[in-house]
Amino acid sequence: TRTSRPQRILKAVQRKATVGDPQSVITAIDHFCRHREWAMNVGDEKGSILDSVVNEVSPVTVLELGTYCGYSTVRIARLLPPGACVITLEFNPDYAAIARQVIKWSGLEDKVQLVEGASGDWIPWMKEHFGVQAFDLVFLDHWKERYLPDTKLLEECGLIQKGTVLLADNVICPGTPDYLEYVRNSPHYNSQYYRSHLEYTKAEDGLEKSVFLGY
Ligand SMILES: Cn1cnc(CNC(=O)c2cc(-c3ccc(F)cc3)cc(O)c2O)c1
Ligand SMILES: [Mg+2]
Repeated sequence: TRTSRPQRILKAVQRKATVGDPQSVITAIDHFCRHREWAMNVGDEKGSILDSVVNEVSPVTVLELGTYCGYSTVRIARLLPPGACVITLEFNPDYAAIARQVIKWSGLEDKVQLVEGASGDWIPWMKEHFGVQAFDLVFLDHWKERYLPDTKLLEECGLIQKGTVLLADNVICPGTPDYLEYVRNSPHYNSQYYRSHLEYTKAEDGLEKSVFLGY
């Protein structure tokens, strides 16, 4: 097919959503992915759980690992008060290009810093480059085998401090067994599983919320 799936998702947003209205962007993507083509957005069911965690944490600085088309970036940014922001890392330049346009359509570009590159390369530079002390919330939704190494890297870089909340997507499907084992067995995290379903399907999936307790 000539266009890519992310390009078709952007087209659905441009056709169905209202500029400056983040909820209409979310609704347009969910409708397209439920009725036209499945895509790996966190989706509406797990997205509601994400919303509740964002509202509970009321974060000032959020790190999102894995932007894809910007669906969860918009979900998070729409709930942030003035002065708060989400830094979102995306490795794939084609995804990043689409996400920028989706985020712009939602009118939330002032609350979002989209960074193109590998999480492992960028995390060590977060403090220096973005003036970040520590993250209040980290949403992990990138390559599943990077969840654990990047969590350890965030710890080593002092970007996770007492009270930081990690929220991980896909802990069942595709699954992140080594990450789950780590946060559930570590005395430094208080972990809980939010059972849900793989976006737009009946398959089981869920989010793992882990609060860092300090050293
Ligand atoms: C290529 N790539 C760039 N970023 C990523 C990171 N995301 C995922 O891999 C991802 C995958 C799935 C999924 C795929 C196939 C399937 F059968 C079931 C689930 C769902 C998600 O919510 C995800 O976040 C992958
Ligand atoms: Mg996911």
